[in-house]
Amino acid sequence: MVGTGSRGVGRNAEPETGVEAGGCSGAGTEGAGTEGEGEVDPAAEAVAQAAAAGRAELEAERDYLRRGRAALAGMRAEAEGTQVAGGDPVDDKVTIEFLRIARKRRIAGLADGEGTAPLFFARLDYAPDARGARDGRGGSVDRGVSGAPGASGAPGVSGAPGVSGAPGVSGAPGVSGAPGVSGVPGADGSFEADGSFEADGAAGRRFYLGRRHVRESAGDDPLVVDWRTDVARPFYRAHRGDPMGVLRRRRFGYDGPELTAFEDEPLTGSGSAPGDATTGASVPPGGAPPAGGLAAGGLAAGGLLEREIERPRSGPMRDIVATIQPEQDEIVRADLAVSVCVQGAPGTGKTAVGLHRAAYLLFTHRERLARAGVLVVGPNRAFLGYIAAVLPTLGEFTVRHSTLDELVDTVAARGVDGVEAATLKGDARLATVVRRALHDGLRSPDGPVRVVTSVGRWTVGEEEFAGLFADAAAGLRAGTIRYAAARDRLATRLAAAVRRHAEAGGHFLTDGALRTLARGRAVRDAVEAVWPKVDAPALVRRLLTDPALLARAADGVLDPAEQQILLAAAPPGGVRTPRWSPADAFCIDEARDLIDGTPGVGHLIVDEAQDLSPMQCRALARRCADGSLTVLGDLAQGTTPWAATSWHAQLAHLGRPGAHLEVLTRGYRVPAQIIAFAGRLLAHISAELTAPTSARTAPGALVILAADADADADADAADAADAADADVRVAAIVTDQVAAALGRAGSLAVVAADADVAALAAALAGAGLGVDVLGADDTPSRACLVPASLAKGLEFDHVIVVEPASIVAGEIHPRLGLRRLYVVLTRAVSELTVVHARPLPHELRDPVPATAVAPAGMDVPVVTAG
Ligand SMILES: Nc1ncnc2c1ncn2[C@@H]1O[C@H](COP(=O)(O)OP(=O)(O)OP(=O)(O)O)[C@@H](O)[C@H]1O
Repeated sequence: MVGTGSRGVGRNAEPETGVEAGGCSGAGTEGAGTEGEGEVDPAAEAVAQAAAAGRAELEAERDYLRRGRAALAGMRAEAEGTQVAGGDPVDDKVTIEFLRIARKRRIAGLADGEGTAPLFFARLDYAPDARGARDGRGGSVDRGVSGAPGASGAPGVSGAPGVSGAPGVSGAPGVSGAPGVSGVPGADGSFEADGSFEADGAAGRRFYLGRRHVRESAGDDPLVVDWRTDVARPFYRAHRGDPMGVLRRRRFGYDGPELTAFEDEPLTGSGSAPGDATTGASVPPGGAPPAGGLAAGGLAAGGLLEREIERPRSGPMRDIVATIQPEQDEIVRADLAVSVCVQGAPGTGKTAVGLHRAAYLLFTHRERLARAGVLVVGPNRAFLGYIAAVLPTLGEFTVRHSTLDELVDTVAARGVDGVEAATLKGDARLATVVRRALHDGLRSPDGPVRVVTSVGRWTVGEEEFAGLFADAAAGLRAGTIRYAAARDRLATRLAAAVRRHAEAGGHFLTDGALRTLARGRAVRDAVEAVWPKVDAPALVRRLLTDPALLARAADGVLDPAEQQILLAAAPPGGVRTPRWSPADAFCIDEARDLIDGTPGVGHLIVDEAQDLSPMQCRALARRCADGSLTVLGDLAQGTTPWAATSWHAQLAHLGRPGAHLEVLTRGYRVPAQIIAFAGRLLAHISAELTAPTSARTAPGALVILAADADADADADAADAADAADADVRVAAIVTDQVAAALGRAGSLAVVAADADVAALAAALAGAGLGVDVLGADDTPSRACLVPASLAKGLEFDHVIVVEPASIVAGEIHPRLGLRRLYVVLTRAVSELTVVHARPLPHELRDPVPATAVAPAGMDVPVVTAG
């Protein structure tokens, strides 16, 4: 359901209790919703009492926070006090270095995120009679665990910072009458040694949830439990239909390091939970309801989700542990063995979900993944810089982040291909061509092999050698052995054949002698003649420059015209220094894998996966051959010429045709007003997709400024002087808008067609405005000028989009241009201003009923400036 114009407060289906610093919500409080009114005591005295009780409870929570912080400081001091005892400085060098890094990370993981990452963000009060929670997910991502706390295979915490033993939450702040205080019958559950939780033991207990476990002394119950433990699961999943054994869910609000509010959501009964100090709707800090509202309802009750999303950004992405939504949690907690593909509209949290999934998997399978590794792959360094802080904030420092090109960066790719050649080189058929080119170098033996040893001369006949060769070649063709390994094995088998002949003559060769023989000149030469050593770049270069080899390798796979395209796109430069293109690098990677194999990771998360070519997909697939994948993307945001049009095909290229597909359409970043506007493009770029909705409305979030009252005139018909004049007017408006936005809190991006960036940068610099031009290797700063080609995956509080028509025209195909525009228009969290002199693309001007998602009556304001 999409709401229209309602306030966020009091719009949730369940009545809540909320308290903020200096006050308490309740009946009669401004902003209270109507739904809870029937249960609210109207008497002023009762309200006053409730307020006092709420304040007292808030104070108790603050005490608990202070205690937690002190405990964390103690854990940090303990970690800092640990030392590494070495023995032999040479023998132990690697171990000592490893332990030092681990110690450093442990200390970093215990940093107090005061002001940015509160010690705890929620509290769960389990019902005294909780008998293990049913998992209310009802979804279809197979986790391999029951979902109930304490289920076999439930996550453990071994290796989690500072967890040494067994928790339980005695010593929770004293809220008289509140459930979960020690002494409540049934509160005898405990964490297992591995950190898993006995479901039934949660009964009657209270848990504070944070980014890591916090305990006072080794062996103590934790004051705060990690959000990834099973006992925390109901925080994200429970609802009235399935409270999962939880009586009440409490969320905390912070203003910097200060705990300023809490909101209670009873999950059982018809009203507030026992022990609630007050009843009524929540009130956000500051007392006033937010400007917008929760448009479609949400787990995070009251305004906390909204406030969290709208909290001004300084640049980097933040974690979302405090507000992960049920549909997101489904994916985050999917079992390690499950490969998941998430098709998600802009701002639905795909990237956030992928990163939290990495943290969750590391927590639940720490030992295994510490060995195998977790890899996050993103489109460029700017994007990786933007997301870099999320996992460390969650206490995870070991996840490698890489761009796709860096992964295959064994040759410097400095060349460029035309679109046609790049598309062809990225085609999956190239894998067949490369493989055939490699096999093309094999030659059946055409004579015997003669070997001289210290105990005599021996001959392996042609037929015997051919048999060994045929065996090796069959293994290669079947894909059971790599080219280089098969070559080594052939040499070993040839040497073994020599030994057999020697033994038949009464001589014996030791294993060492056998190895020497396999490396000896005679065997090496014989093997080289039939199974030549191959270097991957040299093979690909020959393939692209030798028409005869290409014709043999591509016979029946590529037609002659396609072969010509490849020959014309051979890397320029000398034999030793060819100028490889990025697409060449993936062909080389393919060849390298056939020759030597590719080391893989335990779990791979790939973002913006819709943009990958089949050859790029294959490069990723071989990096997690024995692991699992989380594939994130949006077909509507595909901007490469080879962008995927179906996940089915893309997943097959990624080696996971059976991956589970999850579709997210509920957006968090972009307010409904903006997503409705951008959504007009959807029918023209990916009509098969469901139109996105938004969790938030923000009246006034979208403003369109036409630089010319005559903006609808055909700009192409205008003479050059007029066009230049229009550019000047646009730049002037952008400059004004930037100056105004810089005065407001939060991050800012001016996004323009790549070709327009230089001129705009000059205009902004001329006006003395401090805006950085974002480069592909830069991390976005608080205020930057972003080329449209780099906007993907990023977000800013305020976005100024300049000249949509130019952004569309900047791509090689109108559909790709519209997709680029769709990406650009969906980067704003709070405000989007579109500035144009050229006519807006007609796809954007014409509302498309089939995809328009604007709540009824919502108009796009068009303001004429200048
Ligand atoms: N549950 C949530 N709680 C708070 N913020 C959230 C939540 N889910 C998503 N967000 C926020 O919404 C924004 C968009 O998230 P994210 O970048 O992960 O979306 P996306 O689907 O990858 O978007 P795009 O495809 O446009 O790049 C981020 O600021 C993220 O922190």
